[in-house]
Amino acid sequence: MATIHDAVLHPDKVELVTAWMGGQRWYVGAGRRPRLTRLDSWRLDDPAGEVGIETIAFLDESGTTPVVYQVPLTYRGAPLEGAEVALVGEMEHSVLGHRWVYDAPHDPVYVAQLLRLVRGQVAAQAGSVSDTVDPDVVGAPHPAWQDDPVVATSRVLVGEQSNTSIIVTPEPGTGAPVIIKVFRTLSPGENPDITLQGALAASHSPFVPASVGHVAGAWQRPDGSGRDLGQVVFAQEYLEGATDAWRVALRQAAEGEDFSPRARELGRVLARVHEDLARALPCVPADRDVVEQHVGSMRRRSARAMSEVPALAAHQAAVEHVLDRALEADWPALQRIHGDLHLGQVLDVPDRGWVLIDFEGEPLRPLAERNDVDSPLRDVAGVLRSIDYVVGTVARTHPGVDAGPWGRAAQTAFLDGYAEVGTDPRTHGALLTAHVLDKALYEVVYEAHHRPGWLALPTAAVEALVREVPS
Ligand SMILES: Nc1ncnc2c1ncn2[C@@H]1O[C@H](COP(=O)(O)OP(=O)(O)O)[C@@H](O)[C@H]1O
Ligand SMILES: O=P(O)(O)O[C@H]1O[C@H](CO)[C@@H](O[C@H]2O[C@H](CO)[C@@H](O)[C@H](O)[C@H]2O)[C@H](O)[C@H]1O
Repeated sequence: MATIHDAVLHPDKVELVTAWMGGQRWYVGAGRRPRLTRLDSWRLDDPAGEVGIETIAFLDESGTTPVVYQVPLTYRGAPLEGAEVALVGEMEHSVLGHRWVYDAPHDPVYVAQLLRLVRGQVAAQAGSVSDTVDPDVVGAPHPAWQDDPVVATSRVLVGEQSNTSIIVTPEPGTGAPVIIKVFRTLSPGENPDITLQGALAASHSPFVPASVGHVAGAWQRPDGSGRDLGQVVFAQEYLEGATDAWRVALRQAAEGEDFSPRARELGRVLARVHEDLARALPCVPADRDVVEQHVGSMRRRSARAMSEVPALAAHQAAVEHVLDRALEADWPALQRIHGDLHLGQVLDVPDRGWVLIDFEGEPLRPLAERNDVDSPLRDVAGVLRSIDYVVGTVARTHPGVDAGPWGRAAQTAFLDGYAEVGTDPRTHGALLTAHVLDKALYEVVYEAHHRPGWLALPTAAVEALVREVPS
């Protein structure tokens, strides 16, 4: 049972986390000093009674939009060997003495208890009251996952991640490896990654990792009007030995190896995933109101791209023309989709083929939009754009290699594969073009914010697309 001491801490937790958080990969305001308020917290018990485990929700008001972060910490009475990189800081606790505070995903005691929480084997405790269950923080095991893994070893995934993922190797006989994603920024409501992958896993789709379970969490609203409810942790099957399609395609493009068979296979996989999602989750017929709403949102995105990258304004009329054509086109029914599909979200798994991950939707879109139905052509456009990114990247890394023909063959094969299973996206030509353009405009904004060095790539695509559109 979690015993909470009435203690004085020096430095306190806000001071400690403020000094550390700005340097984390997942911190949205890179380069800024966070301005934090503690909103809420919950705890897990260490069965050995030695390590304090607390997950704190902090509000950061240092930027124009306030952001809520999830920060799981462990408190220890001695340093954790080998976890030096994960040390958040040290503090004096007026009752317990000197404490070493760690970024909890690196602490095996947190990982073991978190996985038990996901599987519904332990309860979460209130953050500020001793021996009291927090009724709003609940583990939700996925019904299709049979095992209760016991952690043998765990490690934190390193890389360009917006969340923190922990890879768990279970004790022999307790199931397959698992990857636990701890969401770093919290939003109230459903997380599309959990809903969509969970729905596909429930129908035993081989094209997504199986779901192990998730944690539903809660945190006080900044205005004090009660708690927001959301999903804070997602655990799924870890696919060992996987590489991603982006790396596969880059290598093949640079070496002039034909990617068409793999692109065709990806087209088939995407069409199957769309079919399964349409069966499992709601669909909406694309009537006039729905179409106007979607084209309206494309217009807003294009206005944003033009205001952020003024050089694009020269193409405003041509972009408008593409969107006008989309308004008059015949739209397929809307349904749940991946939402941010690119080759980096496609894993190449030994003996299994392509598997899609990260159904969270585009990070720049509000959660409500990402939880809504959309056109399956958005995912098709995502892959077409990603193949174009491969071509553009090879042009930079391998001067003299023209991967253009490689890219066009891969795009055609991908569409052919999709058409083998679903409706040929080319029968919705004007609409497909509008979605490809919409994606390229999104990329312009994304790159301007995150990777200015890549900006020329989607900008050139916007220019090429509007040039090709019939008047
Ligand atoms: N189920 C999985 N099996 C194997 N590797 C995975 C799995 N899920 C994610 N990964 C790896 O973790 C990386 C980040 O995952 P992702 O879901 O995109 O996280 P984020 O939302 O933080 O960007 C992926 O690019 C992939 O390399
Ligand atoms: O993977 P995320 O969900 O964080 O997606 C964001 O970042 C992607 C870059 O990592 C970005 O994708 C863009 O770059 C890719 C190459 O790195 C390329 O394959 C994609 O086609 C291109 O859109 C994605 O748009 C963004 O949401």
